[in-house]
Amino acid sequence: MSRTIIVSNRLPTKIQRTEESLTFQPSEGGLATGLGSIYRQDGNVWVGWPGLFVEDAAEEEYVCEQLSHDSMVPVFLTEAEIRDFYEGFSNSTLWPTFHYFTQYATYEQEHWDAYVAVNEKFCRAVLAQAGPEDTIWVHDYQLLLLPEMLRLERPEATIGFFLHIPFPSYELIRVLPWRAELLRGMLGADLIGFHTFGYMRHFLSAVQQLLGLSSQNGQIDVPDRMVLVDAFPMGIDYKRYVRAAASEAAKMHEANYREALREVRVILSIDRLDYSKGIAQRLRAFELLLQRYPEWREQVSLIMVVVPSRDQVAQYASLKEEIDELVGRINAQYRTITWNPIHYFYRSFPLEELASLYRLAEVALVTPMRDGMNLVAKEFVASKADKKGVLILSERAGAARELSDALIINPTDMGQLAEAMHDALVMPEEEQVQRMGAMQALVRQYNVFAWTKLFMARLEYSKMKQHTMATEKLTPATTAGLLAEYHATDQRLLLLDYDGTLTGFHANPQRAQPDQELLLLLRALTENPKNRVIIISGRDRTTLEAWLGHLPVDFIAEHGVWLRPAGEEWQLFQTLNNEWMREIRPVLELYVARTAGSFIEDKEYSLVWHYRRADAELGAVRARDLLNHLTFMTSNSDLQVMEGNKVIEIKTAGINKGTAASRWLATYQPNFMLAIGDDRTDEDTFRAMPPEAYTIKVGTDSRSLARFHVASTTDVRHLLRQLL
Ligand SMILES: O=P(O)(O)OC[C@H]1O[C@H](O[C@H]2O[C@H](CO)[C@@H](O)[C@H](O)[C@H]2O)[C@H](O)[C@@H](O)[C@@H]1O
Ligand SMILES: O=c1ccn([C@@H]2O[C@H](COP(=O)(O)OP(=O)(O)O)[C@@H](O)[C@H]2O)c(=O)[nH]1
Ligand SMILES: [Mg+2]
Repeated sequence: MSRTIIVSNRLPTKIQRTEESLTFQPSEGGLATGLGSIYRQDGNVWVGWPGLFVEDAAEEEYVCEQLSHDSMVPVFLTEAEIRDFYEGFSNSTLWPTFHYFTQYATYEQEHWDAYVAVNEKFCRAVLAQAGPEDTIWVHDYQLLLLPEMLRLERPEATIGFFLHIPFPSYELIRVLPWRAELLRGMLGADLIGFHTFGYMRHFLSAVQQLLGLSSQNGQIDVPDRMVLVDAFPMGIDYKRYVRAAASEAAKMHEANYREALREVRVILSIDRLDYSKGIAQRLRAFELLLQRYPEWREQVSLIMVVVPSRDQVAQYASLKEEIDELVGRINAQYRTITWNPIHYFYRSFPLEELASLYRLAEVALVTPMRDGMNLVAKEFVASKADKKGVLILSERAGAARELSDALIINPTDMGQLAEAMHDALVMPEEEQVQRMGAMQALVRQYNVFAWTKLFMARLEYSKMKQHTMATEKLTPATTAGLLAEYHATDQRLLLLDYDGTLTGFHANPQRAQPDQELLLLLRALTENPKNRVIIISGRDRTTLEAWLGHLPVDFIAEHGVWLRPAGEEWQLFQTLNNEWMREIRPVLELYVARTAGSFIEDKEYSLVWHYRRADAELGAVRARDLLNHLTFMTSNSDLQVMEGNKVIEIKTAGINKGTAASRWLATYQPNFMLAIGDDRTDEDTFRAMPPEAYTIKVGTDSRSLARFHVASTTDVRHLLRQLL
């Protein structure tokens, strides 16, 4: 049976050493709490670090044994690895960069080396667990290199990757010294998931700009595979939080706290101690609330749970001091004998106590500067059985994309935050219920089980898609079958692309005229009255006509814009305009000026920027820039921007080789169909063909919607000669 191997830096269980024994406790942090509910199903296992430095082989064995009862496999890390890989590269380079705190980021070669080595260690641990049928699901920024490492060992494996933190703008990624390696590492997966569409968009843009790989519908073609990229907002185990909040234990704790707090109203905040969480700013905003609205003094308290985290990293240690000081100062300034403005806890709480705090609080303050998702926000929503309570949520938490009924704030705007707290405290119950109800419906439906199911379904789809893109080599046996059908039929349609299919490429496209051999071949094919030969090309009609117009072939020119059945006049596929060229042409001219050797090809209804003759590297860089530029310019228009072989083409959307080919299929109703082509635009033709058609992709990259592939134009000509 196939299982899922979950891999993350931290296991959902954290082992701690006390004087006499080892204690096993649940880990904090969204990844562990979120996935903790699902991994035990179906013989799955979770591979990760147990948070403990083992002392000897006997202890190691004991830990393995204990964890195995709960389907976990530990990866033991040394103190040096934790320093350089975990506190170093993961949490002093990647974490600050991905959370837009580049000023905190360090770039140390030793940290990078450790990061590579630990990813390799994880790779070995996973390979020891995973059978060929198993699905491997890698999690988070500590393991960005792992998908590619696994892919090299197991080219056929099913590998998913999910990033739990934000993926920042290209402008931040480009600052990282090892950026290309990191992106390539991720691209080893078959599916790459993010919490939000925004993160996904940033990733696609970084891959485009740093690796030169473009995407279509979230699909990236890497040299031997297709990788799917998508957004999957993570959910929580909804029922678990409903149950915890309804438990007797939670009610009892709540009653105790309430007694101690008397009538005071409660605002709650819960996070790991992290500069990305905006904890200091939140304290200052609470202070501002007390200044602006003195009537809340002695009426409202902030209960603030801060869970110790990564305290060996300098920035975390200094933040701890800042928070201690701020709390001390605000409490000293405002407290009375009977009232404490801030109840500050620096430790973690078990689930039932968290649940009682969620019950107790009227307002939850979730105000990170940046947060991949933030599950605390969702847990608060799930815990409010009576739907009373208000969530204040930062616009920069992934959760804000979904929880739009929260009071959404900008966490750096202290005034807005103080006002939001005030608004929350005076919000009519009816409005609270209405907002909370809407959010609950969403959190209930898109829970962590739905999230896993969706991710797995997309991963399966990605694999399926890769298989449909796998073509068979055209062997002598299949050729024999093709020839037999050819001879048995009398209404044959041969759709032949020109460049890259019938003729090779030239630095100057006007030099790719047909040679004598090709002209004779096409002539011979058209002499058979059972054949209809269509040249289906992206070229302009004038060139095609000049080169091949004397033959009785049909033409589809400019990727379907112009059509000419043999012996007839040219006709437009549909009425078109080319007004848009006035705006787009200057953009192309700018790129010609900046890229020596590139030039513009003018067609009647499309414009093409060619860079085959430019310096290869410069050409690739400019092409990426131009593509971005044009994509931006053509949004909200009916233009499409297409990438071909060293060309970028702009034309009206909805017309392509496929729509034109369909017209021929409908008109001639052939009983034998052959379509041959070499680039992306020919995929439209292949897609339009019925399954029985012979579709052949030309070139070294064999991935295509076509059924078969051949290596070169020589093979194409050889095949066509066999038809004679
Ligand atoms: O393992 P630690 O270094 O102790 O850190 C705890 C975890 O923090 C991060 O959690 C993230 O995942 C959540 C769920 O997807 C998301 O809601 C939150 O916004 C993220 O910050 C981190 O990504 C994990 O790898 C850590 O284990
Ligand atoms: O004392 C605590 C405080 C928090 N949490 C959990 O830690 C997770 C924090 O996840 P979140 O996504 O909010 O942020 P992260 O820490 O992952 O960045 C939530 O599930 C909390 O319930 C916990 O187990 N014990
Ligand atoms: Mg071609």
